[in-house]
Amino acid sequence: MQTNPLAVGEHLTLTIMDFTQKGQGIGRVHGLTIFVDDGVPGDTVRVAITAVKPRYGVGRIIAIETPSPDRITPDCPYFGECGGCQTQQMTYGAELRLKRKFVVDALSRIGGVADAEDRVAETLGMENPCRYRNKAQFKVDASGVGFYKRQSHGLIPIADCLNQQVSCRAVIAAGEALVSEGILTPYNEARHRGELRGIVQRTSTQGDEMLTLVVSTWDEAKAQGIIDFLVPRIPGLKSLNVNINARPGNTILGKETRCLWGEPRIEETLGHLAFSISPRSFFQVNTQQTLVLYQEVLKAAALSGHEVVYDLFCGTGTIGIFLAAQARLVVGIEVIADAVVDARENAARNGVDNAVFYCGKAEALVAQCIASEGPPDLVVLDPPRKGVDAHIIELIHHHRVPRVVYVSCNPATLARDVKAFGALGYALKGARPVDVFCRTGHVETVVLMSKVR
Ligand SMILES: C[S@@+](CC[C@H](N)C(=O)[O-])C[C@H]1O[C@@H](n2cnc3c(N)ncnc32)[C@H](O)[C@@H]1O
Repeated sequence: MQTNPLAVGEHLTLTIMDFTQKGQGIGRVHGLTIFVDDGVPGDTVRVAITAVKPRYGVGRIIAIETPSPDRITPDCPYFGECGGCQTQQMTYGAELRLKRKFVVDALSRIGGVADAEDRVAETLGMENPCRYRNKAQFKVDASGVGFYKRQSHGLIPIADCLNQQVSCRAVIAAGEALVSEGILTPYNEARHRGELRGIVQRTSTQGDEMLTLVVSTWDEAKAQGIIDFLVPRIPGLKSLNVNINARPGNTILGKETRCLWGEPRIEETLGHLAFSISPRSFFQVNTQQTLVLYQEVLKAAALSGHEVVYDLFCGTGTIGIFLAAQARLVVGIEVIADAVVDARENAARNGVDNAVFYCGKAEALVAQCIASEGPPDLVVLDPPRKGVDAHIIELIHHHRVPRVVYVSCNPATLARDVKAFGALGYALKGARPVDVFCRTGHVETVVLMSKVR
């Protein structure tokens, strides 16, 4: 094993050459990699070594000797302590270039794609990457309302978040007042005591607000007091809910949700389509960029109107419904039963009568669906971060599906799966990164693969 010559507490100067999705700059000293929180490629920084591992070290910036031309002062006063953002210290242009690089690097190193540099297009970003989220998930404890700190379950109380809508300020203030005025007791995660543990806010493009108070125990006698307290404080409130999550740990929502006041759902629009959203529905958090993402899917799909399209991991059916007007049939598969109910309702609401949705694991259901609905001409895959089960890739190959559009939120598993498709005769035609989670290290990518042998 290599001996690491670094020592904790040592100070040294290095140049940041690269950046990780977790928000760490990467430099090299004595042939060893040093990860530096908030380093920007092009910076020369003085760091204090905070951890030494056999193959790498971790450093904290103590002085920026020469700032990168891409370095900026973060707009957010909580940046550095809050765990939400990773890229506020660099220009948005640099962030978009890095996101493309994450995809190129993963496809070439993990996916073995020799011409990845030529295949990956520029990242499609926002004109103004600010206040883009339609959903906020605030934590609550005795210190206030906020988010987890970096690499910690400690809470950083905030008054505003630049990724959220301006209306989050009223929600944070109201949440704090609920606790300070003794209406609900604040939750203590370590001791699993107290009532109010979180607030989930959803804001539609039209400005309708849905609030869900997440409580560890629920006292129905408090319902009217909470309604009277919150309704006048939240402009645009259309839906007030309580979700009961009695389980210890940091999972946000529990299984039981009740509507306390207003409607149980709000409506969101995506281009020409309308979607009804309940407190537990999955809906992409950046409505504007989701439209950009889906337009890229539509472009890659290049449908003629005659195709059978499988939308695997379909969530509430949004991609399939978006494509349906240009397909003969859409078959959606999703594991969460509530999402499948939403998908069916969403299709009906938008007058889409050529889409069917099945509930179950895609890897278990897809063969059965092919038997009943016919083989796909195009498969759209939009899996969770862990990527696609090998069995699904085998089945797609077995049925010689001509084209696959893969939407990924994780370049590493995308690259692994592109390699598996490649081994079965699928060629990567192109990849388009889309910035849906601005100011974070996350990137969505739309990839088109075609069967070539
Ligand atoms: C990244 S989301 C995509 C949702 C949807 N396509 C959209 O754009 O809103 C992944 C979805 O896959 C679902 N899922 C996870 N594992 C699954 C599996 N084995 N089979 C089917 N669906 C699954 C999740 O519940 C989630 O809705």
